[in-house]
Amino acid sequence: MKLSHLIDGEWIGADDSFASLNPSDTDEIVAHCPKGGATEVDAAVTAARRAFDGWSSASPEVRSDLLDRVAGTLTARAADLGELLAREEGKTRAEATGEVMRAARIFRYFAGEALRRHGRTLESTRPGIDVETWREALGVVGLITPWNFPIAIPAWKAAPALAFGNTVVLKPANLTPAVAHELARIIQECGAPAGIFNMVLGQSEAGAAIVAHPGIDAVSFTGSQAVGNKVAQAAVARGARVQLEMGGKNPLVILADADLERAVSIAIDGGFFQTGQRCTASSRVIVEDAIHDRFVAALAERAKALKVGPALHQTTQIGPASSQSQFEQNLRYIGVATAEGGRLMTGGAQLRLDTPGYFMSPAVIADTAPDMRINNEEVFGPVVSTIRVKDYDEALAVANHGAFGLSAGIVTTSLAHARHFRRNVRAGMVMVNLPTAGVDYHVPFGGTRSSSYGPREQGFAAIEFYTQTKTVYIGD
Ligand SMILES: NC(=O)C1=CN([C@@H]2O[C@H](COP(=O)(O)OP(=O)(O)OC[C@H]3O[C@@H](n4cnc5c(N)ncnc54)[C@H](OP(=O)(O)O)[C@@H]3O)[C@@H](O)[C@H]2O)C=CC1
Ligand SMILES: O=C(O)CCC(=O)C(=O)O
Repeated sequence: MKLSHLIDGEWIGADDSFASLNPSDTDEIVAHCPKGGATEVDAAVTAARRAFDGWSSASPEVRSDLLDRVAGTLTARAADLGELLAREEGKTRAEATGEVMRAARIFRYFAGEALRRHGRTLESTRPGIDVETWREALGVVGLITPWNFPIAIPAWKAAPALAFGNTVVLKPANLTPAVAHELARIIQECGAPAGIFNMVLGQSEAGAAIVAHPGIDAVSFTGSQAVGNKVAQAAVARGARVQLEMGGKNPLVILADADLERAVSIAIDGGFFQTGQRCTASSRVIVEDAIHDRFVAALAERAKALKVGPALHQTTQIGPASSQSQFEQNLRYIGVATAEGGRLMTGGAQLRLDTPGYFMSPAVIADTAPDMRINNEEVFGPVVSTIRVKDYDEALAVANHGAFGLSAGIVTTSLAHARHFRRNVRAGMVMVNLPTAGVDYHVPFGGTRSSSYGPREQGFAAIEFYTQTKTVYIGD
């Protein structure tokens, strides 16, 4: 598959290219991708700026209809796009098809949002005057997206951007460009006017060029904390609006009153599904003393039984890491955790299967302490650490430890503890008797502290980032 940039409604290829590989079989090239940079970004921003007036003043019905057609096409193509996504990113076919459907539902949701009235009419404090607030499009928005949700994340940024009248320049992750390319093709084939949705493929230079371009009014970024910090500094320095979604070290608290089987299933789902490559993954499991030994033994047994394999194999439950560097990072953290005194209960080893891929057995590391690196740094792989605590109060204190604050979960049958946790845990999202990962698309998504910056993404919150408020006073 040979990919091109999409700029001003035209597909623009280039000789300078790199390959995206299948992480389940690295002998297979999934796509050849052009390496865009400042020149392509400048052309895309120019096109997006030219298209802005027409798109932002188009009838909301025009915008809604486009998004609705995109939703319909994604739904119709869920199986083949899911297969491509699984080949390129490495998640299982079921996970990948589910992600395409999630992207479809996001477009459908924002097709509705485009039609809704978002402004307000108020009485003025002065007699004879009306006051209104309007929600206006910002202009050209730059979207920089990661590889772990290569269609859902571009969808949850692009759909609200377009719904509210902005024009877009997308830079998808270089590991997973083919899936983003298909999304761009669908948006174009569904009748997007030239220039409203542009995509520049490439590596970090393309992302940096978006952040630096004076024609980009706002940047929405999802990825690592290190890059997110750079993006924020560069965007804020030139007065651009910025939104960051970064990592997590999400705590899952297991109290002694929890049903053991249920608690283990929740930890397995949140910690290992999608190969642990979710910013919401339940990577720190905090276990009350009275259930600790039984829980950790059962978790290790279930983790050991998970079937690791190529993404498209029928029986695979856990696919490969998405890249060599992610794979090496996973293995490196096993070494870090055991050197710090963690006890490797299972997994953490490279698996050599029939195809060359980045396969690792899911790891459970017990007897870790809150201050260890394994409990403070995001691994982003199938690696779960456990921490023993004496009671609920200590569990909450440990859950609140560290710099991240994205998602936090508790498994308990105690209503009092669930209610207390919901109120007092320092996280943007709280899950009671659910894994920390796996969220809805119609509600806000985001975290506190080092996990996020700027307004929340998704659902009814997305309007905060993708519009600005104008207040209008009308006298007699
Ligand atoms: N919160 C989340 O959902 C995610 C968190 N991560 C975390 O990040 C770690 C590393 O993953 P990685 O893919 O390297 O994440 P990055 O933060 O490097 O990449 C995220 C996006 O930013 C782009 N980018 C890279 N450098 C720059 C730059 N200087 N300016 C602007 N954009 C840039 C990337 O492009 P390109 O791909 O071309 O380099 C990609 O599109 C993971 O191990 C995990 O811990 C990763 C992905 C998602
Ligand atoms: O848990 C989810 O459903 C979403 C996770 C996510 O957005 C991410 O990992 O980037």
